[in-house]
Amino acid sequence: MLFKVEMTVKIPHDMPEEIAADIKAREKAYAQKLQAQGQWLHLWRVAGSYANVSIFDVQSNEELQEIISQLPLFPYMEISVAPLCRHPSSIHEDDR
Ligand SMILES: O=C(O)C[C@H]1C=CC(=O)O1
Repeated sequence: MLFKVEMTVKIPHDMPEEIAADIKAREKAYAQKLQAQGQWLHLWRVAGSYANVSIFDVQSNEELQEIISQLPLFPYMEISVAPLCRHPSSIHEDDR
């Protein structure tokens, strides 16, 4: 199942830098693990913002909830999720 996920990061300004750096480092490691495993299919920075647009490939809504809620930055992000399906005009035969 494919989902578009948009994440806008809102780390509190008063969070100590060393704590923020640790959270961001753990987030990066987790994001790269999920990419290597195939669940986090695409990760794009929204230019000019501290936000991303991502595509997740998971087996269920529950798996997506489990993945996203375990993101170290989860408490500090505004997140939107939209389900995706094949577009009838797509020229890409391998779209799902
Ligand atoms: O920077 C972000 O977009 C938030 C989050 C997503 C991956 C990561 O390393 O941090």
